[in-house]
Amino acid sequence: MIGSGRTRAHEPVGSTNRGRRAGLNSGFHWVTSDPSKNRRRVSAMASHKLYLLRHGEGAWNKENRFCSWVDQKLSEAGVQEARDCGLLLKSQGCQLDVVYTSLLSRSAQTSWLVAEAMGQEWVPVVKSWRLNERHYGSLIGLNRAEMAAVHGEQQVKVWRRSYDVAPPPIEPSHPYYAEIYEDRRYGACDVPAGALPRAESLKQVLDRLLPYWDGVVAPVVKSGRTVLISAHGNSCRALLKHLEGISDEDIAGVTLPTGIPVLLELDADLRPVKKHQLLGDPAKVQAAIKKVEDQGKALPNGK
Ligand SMILES: O=C(OP(=O)(O)O)[C@H](O)COP(=O)(O)O
Repeated sequence: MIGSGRTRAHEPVGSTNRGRRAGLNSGFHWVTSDPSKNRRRVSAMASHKLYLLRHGEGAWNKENRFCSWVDQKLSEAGVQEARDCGLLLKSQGCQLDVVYTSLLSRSAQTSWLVAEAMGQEWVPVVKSWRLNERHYGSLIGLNRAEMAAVHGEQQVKVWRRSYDVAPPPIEPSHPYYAEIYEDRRYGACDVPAGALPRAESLKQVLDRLLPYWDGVVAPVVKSGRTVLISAHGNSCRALLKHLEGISDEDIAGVTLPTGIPVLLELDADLRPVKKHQLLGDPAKVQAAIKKVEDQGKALPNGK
């Protein structure tokens, strides 16, 4: 009973301070002193499964360059990561209904390889620019370690992981400007090409992603269908921040490696019933996280 002083028996399952701050607590259920009741409540609450996936390693992930809106294919290792992800999801009995992906080849290619490895190639794949990677502005194409050597690791960390700082915008003189904005794929978006971003903070990614989540994806998840979002490190981080109510400060510490699926279990109102899980061998997952974090370290050869 709330207020009875038996606080340990009434801790909200899966709640965190972050969730409390964001008002998510109302979506969590209360643990009673009868464990069998708790088990029943947990399974009743976790009615929806959502999988988020950062595509397999791309050619520029391998070269430690900010890739962002430049269209790069998967590396050989990235192809294997995507296949392994599909096999892992299959081994867990995952049955997909819809896959959402960005307009960038590396995330679309990943979605195909995952579906193929699962034997679920028939599953519809729906694309939107709103799931594209964060627009890294003038940093696109540059090597993170070289940038850290020139501007300092702290500045690179601010560019990569702060919530509301955008890098300098891409200018028409940038070597990849024409390649991005003259591409036919961006002529058929739900905003005119001139309104597409020139640089984005993580907050701006969330701002452009939310209408798509609220209007397109969330109703499908709510209807009980299993959704995979095959997207990018920062578009997935932005959505995770929104769904879990992660604070502006704490999101800096959330790293998503390539090819590792993230499982979110949500209640009927799409509130998380427990913290997200990165699936797979924990040691492998930790090593992959460290690799992404180390990309911003200043190494003389930029590797
Ligand atoms: O293209 C990118 O992400 P992606 O590999 O998930 O598509 C970004 O360059 C990721 O860079 P970050 O990890 O420094 O935010």
